[in-house]
Amino acid sequence: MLRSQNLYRVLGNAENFTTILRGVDVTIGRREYVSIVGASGSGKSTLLYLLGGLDRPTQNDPETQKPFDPPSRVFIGGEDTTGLGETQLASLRNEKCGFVFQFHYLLKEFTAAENVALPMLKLGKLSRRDAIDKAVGLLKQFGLADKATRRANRLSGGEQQRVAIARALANDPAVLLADEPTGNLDRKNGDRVAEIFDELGSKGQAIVMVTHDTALAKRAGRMITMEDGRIISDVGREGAGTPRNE
Ligand SMILES: Nc1ncnc2c1ncn2[C@@H]1O[C@H](COP(=O)(O)OP(=O)(O)OP(=O)(O)O)[C@@H](O)[C@H]1O
Repeated sequence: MLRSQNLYRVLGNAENFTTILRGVDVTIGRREYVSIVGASGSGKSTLLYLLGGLDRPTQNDPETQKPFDPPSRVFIGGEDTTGLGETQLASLRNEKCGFVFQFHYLLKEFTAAENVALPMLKLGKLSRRDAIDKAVGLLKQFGLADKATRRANRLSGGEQQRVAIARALANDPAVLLADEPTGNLDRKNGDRVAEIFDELGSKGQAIVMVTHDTALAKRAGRMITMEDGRIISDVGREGAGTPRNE
């Protein structure tokens, strides 16, 4: 579903640069629940954003000014994102990926259902009424049926994060990408979010989740550990040793 090839992310210029990712090769299968752990600054979020098309790989080695060999690339749903323009990349991303961040970024003046319906309306495949109906269904799934018409700024932090998860799932993404989804929640609300991820994972929703929480990370079927811009361990990979399903 997602794949990186010799993935590099370098910040700065030829004289003064910082290498954040150093040739990461990773494939995420279409039904895998994967967690990414590692020390702060090891490159976890950068990898997540690149895999989800929110950022772009660095093409040239800053030392030689020549392309990395093999080329530094990301494939989303089998499609090479290298040559895509911003609009094309955004539409591929909107179609295939749903994002959950540590902070929910809901529109606070909108209701829970409106927040969840927005990505559907943006994609333009559903009428407003159908989008709201689908949004209410998603909210129900996460125990928020009675909160659908409440404004986002009148929900608790845990409820807001569950609305954000519903929003991320609004367009039935092939993969859900989450960056510290429980990072801003207390234990009880964090557990609730973890249970939602477990349930989604067990239904075959592909998930890639960055977390500092080892207990949460261990709930995923596969755990990737990063250090200094590289993957240093990858445990529980689907079909290890056999050709993988992208
Ligand atoms: N836009 C940026 N400008 C400068 N440095 C950056 C930028 N983005 C990331 N970095 C640096 O790159 C390194 C990797 O960042 P990244 O956020 O991917 O790490 P992380 O493993 O997710 O860390 P954390 O667990 O603290 O969120 C860090 O040292 C960070 O300071």
